[in-house]
This record gives sequence, structure tokens and C-alpha cells, in this order.
Amino acid sequence: MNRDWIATARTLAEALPYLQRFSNSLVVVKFGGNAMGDDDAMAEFARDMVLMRQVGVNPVVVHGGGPMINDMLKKLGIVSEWVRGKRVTDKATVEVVEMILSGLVNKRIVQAINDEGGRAVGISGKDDDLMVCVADDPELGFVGRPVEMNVQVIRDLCAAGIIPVIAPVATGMADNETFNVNGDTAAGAIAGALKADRLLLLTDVPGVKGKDGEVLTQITPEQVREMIADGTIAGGMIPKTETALAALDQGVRAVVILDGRLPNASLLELFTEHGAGSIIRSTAPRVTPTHPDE
Ligand SMILES: Nc1ncnc2c1ncn2[C@@H]1O[C@H](COP(=O)(O)OP(=O)(O)O)[C@@H](O)[C@H]1O
Ligand SMILES: CC(=O)N[C@@H](CCC(=O)OP(=O)(O)O)C(=O)O
Repeated sequence: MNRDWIATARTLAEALPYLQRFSNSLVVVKFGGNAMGDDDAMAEFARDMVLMRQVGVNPVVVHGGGPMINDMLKKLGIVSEWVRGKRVTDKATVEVVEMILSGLVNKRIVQAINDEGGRAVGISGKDDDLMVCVADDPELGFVGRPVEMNVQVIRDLCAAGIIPVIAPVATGMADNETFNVNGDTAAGAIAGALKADRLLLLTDVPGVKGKDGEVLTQITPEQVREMIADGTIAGGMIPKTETALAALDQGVRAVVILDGRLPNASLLELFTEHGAGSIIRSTAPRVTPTHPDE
């Protein structure tokens, strides 16, 4: 018999403890614009989500789309500035952000999941008032900081066997306000409100790198704070790791920062002994082990 098939069967058998561990769990997956890649990579991501759902995990997808927003702004001749990893967003920009995230990117992911035999429904933070925001910082314009989360709609979709796909665009406290929310911030707020078992942040680096450029497989919140303070964590990794810490504070069990360009990145993390990327969790002992090496 072809040895590959034997290996495939063994891989499935070895996944049993992980499948059992994550059965009925809720996993929020942040799919960053840089991790999205071409149609084949998108189809592969979609297959991973459908497989997770098939084995009893409830995946909740929160996506970004920064590069796609950049492309459209460029076509329209609108120039963006960035402050501490967030896009300064004026009225014209927030309209483009909503069109690209809630329209183009959201529906591309929904379509990809449906094409793989799953059931996906795309919403934004506006739907059912999922994510209500205030202005994050006057300097940033219409950039939102989530202050009120109404996650029942996500629970309802999951209970119906549907994979929610969420664009990080939100409503404000006043009528007709629209806010652009950083994708990582939105994913963290949603995972926190759901007290998710895992928050996976799929990006375009293999994980959080230490001083010598090595990928750190396990990090504590204390280490993250030290690495931000001494500049080892910089740029876009700052909002990402700060989001991770906030999500842990709200009761998310562990946050993993991993390379979304890696084939089957989410499956590798959840269902194999190897895991993937950098896992951030507190050092406090847990009652029930939830990670391969716990
Ligand atoms: N210590 C670090 N480890 C890994 N990446 C880091 C670190 N410090 C800064 N970075 C930068 O953070 C980037 C990831 O953030 P970002 O580009 O915002 O991701 P995304 O677009 O997927 O949300 C990496 O590409 C890398 O350049
Ligand atoms: C406030 C802010 O910066 N919003 C982001 C929203 C999209 C995003 O976060 O996309 P990635 O995950 O692909 O980076 C933006 O305008 O680009």
C-alpha cells in the first residue's frame, strides 16, 4: 500500500486527543489581509474552517483587509497616514473602508467557505449592534474603540451550524456613525466577549520573535510587556500583542500568533502535537489542559 495513505491514517488517529479537547470549543480566527494571499490560499483557509466546524469546533472568523483598502484608496487618489499601527481615518476613508471590508473582502471569504461545503454568513460589527464603538483617539478620526459588545448574534449563528465571518467595521453611540476598527482589536474584543477557548491571530510572520530573531513558541503576558518596553516587539506586532493581553484579561484561555501563509496553519496549531507560532497565556495553572503541551 502507498505509504502516504498509512501516514494520513496515522495523522488522523494521532489527532484524536486534540479533536476531543477542542470538541464544542469556540475558536476566534483573525485572518489578516497580509495572510490572505491568492485564491488557492483562500480556498485552503476556507477548508480549514469547514474542517474545524465538521469536527465540532465553532470557528468565528474576524478578518482584516488593510492591503485591499490601500489598493482602493490608491485608485481613488486618497493618501493614508498611520499612527501606532492604526490608519488615520477621515470621512472619505471610512466609506472606502466599509465598502472594501464589509463588501469585497467579507464576501470573498464567505464565498470561499461556502464553496468548500460550509455555511458562512458575513456580517460586520454593525449587525445586531455586535460591536459599538467610541472614537479611539481624536488624532485618528473615525477609528473605533469597542466599548459595548453584543455577541448573542454570534452564538445564534454558531448554534445554527453557521460560520460567522465578521468585518471590523462598527457602529457608534450616535446615529449614523461608522467606525473603522483595527482587525486585531476587533478580534480580541469579540474573543474576549465570547470568552473563547482560543484566539488565533493569523499574520505574515512565523510568530513573535525574540531579541535574536528566534520565534518564541511560548510567552507569558509579563514577557510580552517586557518585550514591548525594550523595543523587541515593534510596529504592527504592538497592537497584536496588546490585543492578546487584553483578550487574556477578559477570559480567553490562550492566544496564538501564527503564520497564516503556512499551509493548514490553524489545523497545525489546534490538532497536532507540534502546534504553530507563539502561544501567549498566563502561567497560572489550569484545571483542564487545553493545549498539547499543557
Ligand atoms: N518581535 C517581533 N516579532 C515578530 N514580528 C514583529 C516583531 N516586532 C515587529 N514585528 C513586525 O510586526 C509585523 C506584523 O504586524 P502587521 O504587519 O500589522 O500584521 P497583519 O497585517 O497580519 O495584522 C511583522 O511583519 C513584523 O514586521
Ligand atoms: C484602524 C485600522 O487601522 N483599521 C484597519 C482595518 C483593516 C485591518 O486591520 O486589516 P489587516 O488585519 O489586514 O491589517 C485598516 O484601516 O487597515
